[in-house]
Amino acid sequence: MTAVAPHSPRIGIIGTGAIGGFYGLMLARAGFDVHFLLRSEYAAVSAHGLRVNSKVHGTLHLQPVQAYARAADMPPCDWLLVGTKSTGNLELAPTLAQVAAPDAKVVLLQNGLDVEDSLREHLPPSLHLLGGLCYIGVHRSGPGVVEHEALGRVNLGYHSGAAANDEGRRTAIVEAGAALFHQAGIESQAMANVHQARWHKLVWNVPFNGLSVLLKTGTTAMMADESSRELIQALMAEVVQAAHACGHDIPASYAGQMFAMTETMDDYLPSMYHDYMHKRPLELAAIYARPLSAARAAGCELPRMRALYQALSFIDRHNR
Ligand SMILES: NC(=O)C1=CN([C@@H]2O[C@H](COP(=O)(O)OP(=O)(O)OC[C@H]3O[C@@H](n4cnc5c(N)ncnc54)[C@H](OP(=O)(O)O)[C@@H]3O)[C@@H](O)[C@H]2O)C=CC1
Ligand SMILES: CC(C)(CO)C(=O)C(=O)O
Repeated sequence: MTAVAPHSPRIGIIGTGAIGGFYGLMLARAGFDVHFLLRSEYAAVSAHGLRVNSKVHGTLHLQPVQAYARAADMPPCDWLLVGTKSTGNLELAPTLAQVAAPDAKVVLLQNGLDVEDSLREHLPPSLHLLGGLCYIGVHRSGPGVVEHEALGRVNLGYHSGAAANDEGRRTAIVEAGAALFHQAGIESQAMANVHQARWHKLVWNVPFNGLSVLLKTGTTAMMADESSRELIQALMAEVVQAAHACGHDIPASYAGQMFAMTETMDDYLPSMYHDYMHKRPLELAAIYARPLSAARAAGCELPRMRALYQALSFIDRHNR
């Protein structure tokens, strides 16, 4: 592990699950001063550290971990990487405000449309809020243990805050964020429009996250069956149509690229499948309800996606 440079920004991981644990461990190994907020796994991680079993990087272990059970005990952090589920965003603002250093940047490493919006109104206006889109396959296999299946890229875009009207400053902040990830050996690109980027990511998450729960299977079985292939393609086409209706240009070839990419992937169970299996709330508002209502407001109905959402809502309500 590299020594912490004197001018190095301090990083706080808010929610150390699969995403928070993976990126936090990679940043700590690269020499950054990383502080981890945990909930149910605090005792295990304090005692045994964090482990990532990666099909890309091998077995990685971070011990000791600067772990906290309470935000009030954390030092002020310059970057706050949020790895909680979007289902808890409404309650998260006080925690973020408590841990943020002056001029802090908060990055929501979450899936879904406009997950930043419900947080924004409860955060101090000066705080910079960024969206972080993670193209990665990770899940927790035990307390403090993360399985990394594939990929790793994080794309960043400025959402709101003190630099909202200063393009140069916005760009500098997003590029500084991407540079942190680069230093940890992780691909990262700055995105000019975070709303558009979130629509892009939904092209994959809308079909695969929900269908993994409904069909109780991973990508390989879904891609091997004619009827699920057809349904996946139809759902992808609906997301592209909705994005266009909402004013975001997704190239006609994009859905085909996502479909082809999935054919080359090893079998993969999306995070919604793991949530279902562990009886955790599903991220239905961010991945389904919000895009559906944005599309409807733009005059666009998405019948397959609405049916999938209705079925998932039933499953979610009966799963706890
Ligand atoms: N997993 C993946 O491959 C990908 C996930 N994403 C997105 O990333 C986000 C995170 O997903 P993922 O890492 O899989 O989820 P996990 O369930 O693995 O991690 C969430 C973590 O946040 C913790 N947490 C929640 N609320 C609090 C709180 N108030 N204080 C402290 N800790 C808290 C949870 O603790 P506890 O154990 O107590 O519940 C858990 O450790 C989601 O939006 C997901 O859609 C995006 C791309 C890929
Ligand atoms: C599909 C994948 C693995 C890559 O785009 C992903 O990012 C997700 O599960 O949300």
